[in-house]
Amino acid sequence: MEKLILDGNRVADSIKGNLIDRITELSKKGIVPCLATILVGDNPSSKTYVRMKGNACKRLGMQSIRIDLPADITTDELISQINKLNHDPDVHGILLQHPVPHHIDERAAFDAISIEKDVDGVTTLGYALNAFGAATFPSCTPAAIMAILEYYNLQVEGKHAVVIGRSPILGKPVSAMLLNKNATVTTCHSRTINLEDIVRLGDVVVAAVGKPNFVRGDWIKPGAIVLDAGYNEGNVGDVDFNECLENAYAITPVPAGVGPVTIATLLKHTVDAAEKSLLR
Ligand SMILES: NC(=O)C1=CN([C@@H]2O[C@H](COP(=O)(O)OP(=O)(O)OC[C@H]3O[C@@H](n4cnc5c(N)ncnc54)[C@H](OP(=O)(O)O)[C@@H]3O)[C@@H](O)[C@H]2O)C=CC1
Ligand SMILES: Nc1nc(=O)c2c([nH]1)NC[C@@H]1CN(c3ccc(C(=O)N[C@@H](CCC(=O)O)C(=O)O)cc3)C=[N+]21
Repeated sequence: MEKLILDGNRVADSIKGNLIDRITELSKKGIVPCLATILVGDNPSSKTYVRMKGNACKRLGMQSIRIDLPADITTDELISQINKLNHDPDVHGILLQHPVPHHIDERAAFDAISIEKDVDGVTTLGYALNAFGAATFPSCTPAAIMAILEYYNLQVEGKHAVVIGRSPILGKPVSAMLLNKNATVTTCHSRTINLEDIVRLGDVVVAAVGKPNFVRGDWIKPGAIVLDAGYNEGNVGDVDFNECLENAYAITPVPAGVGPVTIATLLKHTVDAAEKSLLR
């Protein structure tokens, strides 16, 4: 059977290509879509992601503001920074880079982001709306996974989707989105018993674990679609690509899989937010 290596850069280019005219139209009205990214502390890989997001904005003629905060900032201080951005009419989207240092209440900080500017889909309200299939801005990585499926016309209806991971910005929302597309969804996590046997039932497998090469080749049902959201030290995914390629029908690589589509989705949401700001 012909194999499909799902090319995230192609999907990302098609999403970004659709933004160019919209950004030009906005600029005629004096608006430059602007994403503010907040980084707490100086985790080197977080710095890299934040830089990539800023560069991606620049390339499309969008604005980005980067806010670097010291690792010892309090939750209240972080929230007051977020509030400033909530009230800044020139900022259309706010991204608080996850994870934040342990002493900070990440949920409270996420929830301080106003729903209109929650382009990363991290607030409790955004999550709930997404679960009902009614979110303006679903979380970017889950939305990216769905965009890849859509771009390649891969149907999930009626299929068994196995998601590994249940984090609030990745595993749980992607499970909800697959369910909303009429997949039968099993969500696995660190307490799951017989994880491998469950993955073997998956017609669609989403890996969102945060462990390099966690998913092994003999866990993959022949003909399955494998989506690797993992992004670990040294550009390594959560799926052992070479092993899983054997049984999979379609599979995303790392790099050039889910990652670039996540960034393109974030930019799209920021442009959406800028357009919506005109209507208020
Ligand atoms: N490409 C992209 O745009 C993005 C990539 N990522 C990447 O995706 C991965 C996951 O990220 P994120 O969801 O934020 O990570 P978290 O650490 O928040 O969540 C990891 C999840 O995996 C589960 N898990 C951990 N170990 C095991 C195990 N041995 N067996 C089964 N389940 C396990 C955890 O279970 P439990 O809940 O029980 O602890 C948890 O639900 C990372 O590699 C991250 O870098 C993340 C965001 C965006
Ligand atoms: N609030 C929040 N939202 C996030 O979306 C979020 C986050 N926190 N914390 C960290 C993770 C990680 N993440 C990535 C995004 C793009 C690539 C990406 O584009 N990767 C390129 C590689 C680029 C390179 O390294 O050269 C690729 O896979 O091809 C990777 C990882 C978003 N995250």
